Amino acid sequence: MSDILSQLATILEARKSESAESSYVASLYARPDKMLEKIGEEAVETIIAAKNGDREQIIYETADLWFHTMVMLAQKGLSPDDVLNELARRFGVSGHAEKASRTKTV
Ligand SMILES: N=c1c2ncn([C@@H]3O[C@H](COP(=O)(O)OP(=O)(O)OP(=O)(O)O)[C@@H](O)[C@H]3O)c2ncn1[C@@H]1O[C@H](COP(=O)(O)O)[C@@H](O)[C@H]1O
Repeated sequence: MSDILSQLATILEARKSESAESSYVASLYARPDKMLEKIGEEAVETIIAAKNGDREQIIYETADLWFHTMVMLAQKGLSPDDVLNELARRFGVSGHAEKASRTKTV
């Protein structure tokens, strides 16, 4: 898994024992419907950014979208590796996603 995703996943796990008042992530764990709404909201903002063709805005909104989907995965007891392994499986490679990317690099 990328170092950034791995480090963020560790922080998201740690936020499970924080209070909603002290942490944005903990506040989303405390309000699961709000957490899911944020994914929808960020997806729409990503689509609008892509429609507008603004490179910086696309990157910014996609980061928001990835972040909120990672919060949801953590809340469901899943990790980014679970998703990366699914993507790797679609390459026809079992095991870790990084193995798939090496295999595909020609
Ligand atoms: N990567 C992020 C991150 N990306 C986006 N956001 C927050 O996601 C929200 C994005 O929603 P919007 O753009 O709609 O902003 P908003 O209007 O404030 O949101 P709403 O009022 O609609 O809820 C903002 O509040 C951002 O601050 C993030 N908040 C936290 N992180 C990471 O999560 C870690 C833990 O955060 P805390 O739980 O706050 O300690 C941090 O160290 C960061 O690394």
